[in-house]
Amino acid sequence: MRIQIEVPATSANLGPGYDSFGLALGIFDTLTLTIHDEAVDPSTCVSVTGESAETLPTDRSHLIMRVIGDVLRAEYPKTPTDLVERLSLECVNRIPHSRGLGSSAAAIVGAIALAGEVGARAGSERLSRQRVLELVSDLEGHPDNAAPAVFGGLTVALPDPARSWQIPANTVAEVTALVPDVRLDTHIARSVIPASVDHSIAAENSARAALLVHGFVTDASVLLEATDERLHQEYRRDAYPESMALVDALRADGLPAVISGAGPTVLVLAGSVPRTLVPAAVTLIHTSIDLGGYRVEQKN
Ligand SMILES: Nc1ncnc2c1ncn2[C@@H]1O[C@H](COP(=O)(O)OP(=O)(O)O)[C@@H](O)[C@H]1O
Ligand SMILES: N[C@@H](CCOP(=O)(O)O)C(=O)O
Repeated sequence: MRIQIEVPATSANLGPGYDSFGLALGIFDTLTLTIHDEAVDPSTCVSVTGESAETLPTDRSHLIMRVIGDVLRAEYPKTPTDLVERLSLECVNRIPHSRGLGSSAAAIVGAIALAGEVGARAGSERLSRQRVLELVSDLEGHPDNAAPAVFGGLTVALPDPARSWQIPANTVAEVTALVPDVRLDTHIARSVIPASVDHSIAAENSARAALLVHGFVTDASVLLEATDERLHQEYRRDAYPESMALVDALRADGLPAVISGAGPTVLVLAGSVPRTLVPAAVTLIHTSIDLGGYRVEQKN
């Protein structure tokens, strides 16, 4: 039996929505899980094409395989013990890694959703999308990338317990991701965020977060002002100086540009960006907002 899942890339924060806002993008990883009748070779049970194909493991230490096993054991304790040994996984990776486009959240969302499908086909209840969100944010610690990968669209999320709400992105259909050729580990980017900020910064950020919602729902003309934030990007400037220079240049040109997630990708809330403002080593990806979150397809 084969189960295929597509999971979207996501852009978290969107300026003032640090650890809470997220947007699902039209860039998808495809994961195909096969349940065999016999045990498969554990050293080659995963195949990867695309992003990081040369470096990711092909055995059960692969992130997605690991999470599938953990979720099956925790959520479906009656699963036959040999089932994990009979699984193989094909990954087609299109989401860039460690660029601020939610690749790790997508991988974990995909793994949990696949485990839910395996459980459902074995006669148990399928994991609800809400349960998938809770499990991902237990693993990631913040649900901002997980919520749009699970539900699609523009989301605002709260942790403990993880909950999220979809906000209609009426005014923005297309966005542009400017992806540098350097990577930044999310854990490193989080380590430079201070433990506390001045009250005036927090108050201004609340206003801009509310304005961002107004910008997406009703009036795109406020998006430039709404995305002018001081809660996280400035603290991380030294971690992604070229990206901040690009954000500054695009904003000076009137475009609502932010750092995507923990960076270093820059997200512009517009379908086109003048190539002359963008360094040659940066890849431009024009994409739409994904509205559905992960999607499951059963093969034979
Ligand atoms: N599809 C995937 N399969 C396996 N591991 C993945 C996958 N996507 C991401 N990862 C792991 O997560 C790391 C990137 O996570 P992170 O630094 O949080 O960046 P991102 O912003 O892309 O989520 C990768 O280096 C890899 O170890
Ligand atoms: N709110 C988080 C978002 C991390 O997103 P990622 O796509 O870079 O993993 C943060 O800013 O640290």
